[in-house]
Amino acid sequence: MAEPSVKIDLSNPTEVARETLRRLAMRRISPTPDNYQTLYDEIVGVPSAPANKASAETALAGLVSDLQEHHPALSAQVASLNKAISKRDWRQCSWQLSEIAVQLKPQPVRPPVDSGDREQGENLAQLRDLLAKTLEFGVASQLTHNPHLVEQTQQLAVAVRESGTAAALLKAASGLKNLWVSIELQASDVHNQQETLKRILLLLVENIGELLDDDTWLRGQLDMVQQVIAGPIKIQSLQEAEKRLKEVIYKQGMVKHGLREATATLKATMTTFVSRLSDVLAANDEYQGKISTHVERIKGTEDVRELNRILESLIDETRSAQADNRRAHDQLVHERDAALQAESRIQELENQLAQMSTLVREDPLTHSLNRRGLDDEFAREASRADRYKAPFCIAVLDIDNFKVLNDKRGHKTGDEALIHLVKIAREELRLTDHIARMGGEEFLIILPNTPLDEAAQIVTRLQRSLTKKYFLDNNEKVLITFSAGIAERIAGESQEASIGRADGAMYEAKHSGKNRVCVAPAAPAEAG
Ligand SMILES: Nc1nc2c(ncn2[C@@H]2O[C@H](COP(=O)(O)OP(=O)(O)OP(=O)(O)O)[C@@H](O)[C@H]2O)c(=O)[nH]1
Repeated sequence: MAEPSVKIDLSNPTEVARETLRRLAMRRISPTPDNYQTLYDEIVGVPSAPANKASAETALAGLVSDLQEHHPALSAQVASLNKAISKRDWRQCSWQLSEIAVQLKPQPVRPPVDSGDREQGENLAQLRDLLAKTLEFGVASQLTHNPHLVEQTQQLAVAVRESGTAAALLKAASGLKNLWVSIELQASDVHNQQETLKRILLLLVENIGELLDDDTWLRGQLDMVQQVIAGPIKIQSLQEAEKRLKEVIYKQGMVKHGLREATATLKATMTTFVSRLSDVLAANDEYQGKISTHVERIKGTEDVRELNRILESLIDETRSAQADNRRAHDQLVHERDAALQAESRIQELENQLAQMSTLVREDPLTHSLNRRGLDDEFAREASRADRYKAPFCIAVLDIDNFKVLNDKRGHKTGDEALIHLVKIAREELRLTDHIARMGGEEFLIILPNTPLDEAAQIVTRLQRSLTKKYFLDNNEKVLITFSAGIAERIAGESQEASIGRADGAMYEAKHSGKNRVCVAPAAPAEAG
């Protein structure tokens, strides 16, 4: 019997299935899966079922041999699969395949199990813990000024600690990278802020310095702050500056207190002095008044007895005025002495204040000026010399063979030799000259109001003096010599240029045999 042809939509599996069942019934074929498959294939027009089945079985057999070769661990499951294929038990076959698929799926990273791997796993866990702690206690504590970064760091620490799988660890690593970028950005921000603050502070200090014309004691402190903030800021130099400033400020505080007291005493004394003076004058006025009255009385009487009485009263009043005057005079002398005493105390305290300012301008070893002190004095003397058109010289001194002395007798003796040189120089030079240590065994002398030839004589005299006033090292006489270069500052010439010329002359003295004084030729003044 011919089958009635039915039009079906081959793309619709339900219609194909219904048609398959209809044909099974029409042809009276037993509805086994194989028969169903054969008819189904026939309707949709795919190659004949046996060939198709054979190629699927071949493919499955290929899969089995692949699994046997590459996955010996799955041998039991593969054997079951093979058995199901040969029995054509497709249900069992499908179940075994899904089992094998699960086994083949990539497994999450778990702590390794054998002893070497276990040790490695423990190390990894320790490292993770260490990293998390570094983030929590090391990094976060450095970022307290930025709460957002602190939170980011703490979250990252938690993520690191909990990163049990490779994927979680990778995620934490990328978080770490982001954190570093944020920290770096913020560090450059902080650096910019610091630089700006430093510039503002420098301006402030400079400005205050300008306002303080004569307060040398405060200027000394400002100079120190300026020097510290001008260079790269190091914690040691900050601490050193802080320590020295505190010391100076403390001492100045004490002296200033004394100064205030002495000034108050002087004021009180002056007030008493003035009031005593006016008392004396008033008493004198009174006396004058009385005299005038007596004079009038003398003029108006011819009576000798009356005249006698007037004279006696005049003598009495003169005596009492004299006594008053003497008392007043004594009191005035007393007040004047007290005022003088207070004034000299003030002078003394002011000197102490000025000395303290030199503490921050002094070389601590030799107590000569340091670089800062030199700069101050040079500027002062240069402007004075320019104002008064006065000659002004500088001498650069460098001790000869100082290294030999150091090497032979030790650094401490070397230090004492430096102190000795400054001591002798102070004895030889005028009070108005200044000696500064430029560093190491090099010194500079400022000779105000001195022409070049006279400066050369003074320095030569100092050389001679050193040959007489020996330096004693353990009672052994040691001769210290130096080479010197002298330059006369040209009006308007900068400190650097003048010192440069003196330095050049000093090198000439060294190269021409040491222990001598050379004079720098004058150079044209610098523009500006
Ligand atoms: N004791 C002591 N030595 C210092 C100080 N500062 C620098 N020196 C030493 O001074 C020596 C200077 O040596 P050089 O520059 O070769 O000079 P020099 O030995 O005097 O040689 P000439 O200048 O050619 O005579 C070095 O050994 C420094 O270590 C200091 O404050 N105290």
